[in-house]
Amino acid sequence: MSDVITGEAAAGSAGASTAAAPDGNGLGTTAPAAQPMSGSAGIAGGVSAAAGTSSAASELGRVAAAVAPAPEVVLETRDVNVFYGDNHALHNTSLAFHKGEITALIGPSGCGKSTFLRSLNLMNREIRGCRVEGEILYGGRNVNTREENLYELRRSIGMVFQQPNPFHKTIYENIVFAPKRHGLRGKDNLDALVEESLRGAALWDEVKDKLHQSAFSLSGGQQQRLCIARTLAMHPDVILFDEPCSALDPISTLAIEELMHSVVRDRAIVIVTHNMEQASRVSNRTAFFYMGDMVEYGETDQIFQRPRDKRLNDYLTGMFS
Ligand SMILES: Nc1ncnc2c1ncn2[C@@H]1O[C@H](COP(=O)(O)OP(=O)(O)OP(=O)(O)O)[C@@H](O)[C@H]1O
Repeated sequence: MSDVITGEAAAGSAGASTAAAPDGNGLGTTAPAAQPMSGSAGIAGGVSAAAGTSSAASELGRVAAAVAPAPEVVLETRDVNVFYGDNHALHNTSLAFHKGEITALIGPSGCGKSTFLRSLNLMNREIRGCRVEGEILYGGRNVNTREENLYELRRSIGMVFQQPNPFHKTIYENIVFAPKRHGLRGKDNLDALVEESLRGAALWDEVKDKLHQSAFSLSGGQQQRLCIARTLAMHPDVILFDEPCSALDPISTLAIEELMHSVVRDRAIVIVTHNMEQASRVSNRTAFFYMGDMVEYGETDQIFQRPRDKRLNDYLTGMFS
């Protein structure tokens, strides 16, 4: 479910989306399931566990790991509920997203993954009859208020959609469109941003000689990387990916996954995917949704290798899809 946002709905989304389109680990290894705000509890546990080890070196190593600073929380939700009219689609969801980490949202169709993802940059606001309750903390500040400047927010929390959606413009213009609207001027600055963004999206070498051709002259996978470059041009702190590879072939899919790893260092990434192999390949942490509930959350290895909840286990073993 990802095609509900069109036109101005995505305005300003870090330039990622239709952006007012002119046309057209380190922690929580012992954290229990459903305890999304992992952090100091895991650290305390690690230190006390280290006290009983015999080898001084390994003890030191454990203590060092245990006291390593927790990754910075960039974005966090507290008790988020989403309603479409009378349909209470998402229940009391609290999750934290960390700098330098990719979090995968998985679960059967209709369980609320995209609904939750869209709430993170208030994209659900664009859906008539949709109501989002609870706190969405960006940089520690609740942005789920009527006063929030959506245009600015979506510059910091960008979104990449299932279908590549470049503007009907040149490759170059796709990158600079939103930054220009945000005031960036000067050919040198714009040229530098185009190169930096396309390099960031691993597309520069393929398009550097045809920057002024239509974005639609690119393949589907290239278009998706262009959309990612467009997002990167706004230097977002968070990028939301809604099934970004479902329309792509396996090679383009791998290219996008590599790209995510290369750009996550300075930001948090959240990805909705139906592809369990992709989720286990690409993410540090995974949250499993079922019928509007966030049922289990943990490090991706634990979720896939040692699921605790029976519904998650059944889902992973193909009992339902
Ligand atoms: N635009 C909308 N208007 C009304 N109801 C919606 C809308 N989008 C989603 N819903 C409802 O919210 C619930 C969760 O849907 P959502 O698309 O978030 O699930 P999902 O897990 O992302 O599904 P899928 O994997 O099929 O994309 C469903 O009951 C769905 O019908």
